[in-house]
Amino acid sequence: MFSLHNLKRNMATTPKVVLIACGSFNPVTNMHMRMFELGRDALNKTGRFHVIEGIISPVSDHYKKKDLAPAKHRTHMIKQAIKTSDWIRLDTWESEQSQWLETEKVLTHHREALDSRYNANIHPTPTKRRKKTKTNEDEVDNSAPRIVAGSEEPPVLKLLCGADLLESFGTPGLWSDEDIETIVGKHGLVCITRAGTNPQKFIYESDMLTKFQENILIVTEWMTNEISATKVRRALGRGESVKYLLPDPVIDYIREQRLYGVPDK
Ligand SMILES: Nc1ncnc2c1ncn2[C@@H]1O[C@H](COP(=O)(O)OP(=O)(O)OP(=O)(O)O)[C@@H](O)[C@H]1O
Ligand SMILES: NC(=O)c1ccc[n+]([C@@H]2O[C@H](COP(=O)(O)O)[C@@H](O)[C@H]2O)c1
Ligand SMILES: [Zn+2]
Repeated sequence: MFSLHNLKRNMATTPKVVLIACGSFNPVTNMHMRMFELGRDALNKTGRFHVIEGIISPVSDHYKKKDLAPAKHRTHMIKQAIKTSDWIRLDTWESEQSQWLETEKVLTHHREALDSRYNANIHPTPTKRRKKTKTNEDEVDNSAPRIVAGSEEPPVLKLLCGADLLESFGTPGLWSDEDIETIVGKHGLVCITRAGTNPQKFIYESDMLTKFQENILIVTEWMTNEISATKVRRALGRGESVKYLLPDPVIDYIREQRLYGVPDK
């Protein structure tokens, strides 16, 4: 029977999940934001997970993709887009790196960041020594950090992506097998269907993905729309309206900064 008590107890024991989406976000679209809502609903509905946070991690300028706007603009637009969300945040670590990083490395960084945030890292490094007392500021405590009684397990980190990104695992030379194994085997994947893709078939045809199938959640977007950043850029360059495809403040910023070849009025 439903009770608030049981609900609270279940939420306390159900593994928590942080969803991270890596991509160009050039620019961020409503569909990028919607992907998070779809992923969270689907995971929560399994009853096996409880999503607590979403992270948008834009790729750095070193990705060198055609027409990639500078990271400072892409991150600014993401900040505008997440203003109306109370659970998705921008993380600029990836975009600030001095070289392009494989997605596996980005996930590993965030895995470690989560572990230390949740106090699971019990070996303090000498450079991060903690103050022992408030009165003696210079005295440090090198013992293992205090584990709060009843402290929780760190959340699981899962890569959130569209099915085109999953299918790009099959592009020769683009992803290493080791990275795919770590992403899917160690972390996990939440994949949103996209027009022209067939993620179930793609998984079926891959021995590796089939082996880790339990770690992959395919989420069907029934209200299909094919918002694509490439098509948005094209429309902008042609002076066409992109209203209702991107958040209004993102459109304002694009026009202000004359990004993506927006013609003068
Ligand atoms: N319409 C969509 N449906 C499902 N997933 C999407 C959609 N648009 C983007 N995504 C997903 O969002 C993530 C980031 O995508 P990305 O920044 O490449 O957007 P994009 O619209 O595909 O842009 P581009 O056309 O520049 O490649 C990827 O995992 C991608 O699959
Ligand atoms: N080997 C890899 O880790 C690998 C290869 C290709 C793309 N990616 C990532 O996938 C995302 C793809 O974005 P785009 O669809 O905009 O190219 C980016 O975040 C990019 O860094 C990772
Ligand atoms: Zn893309």
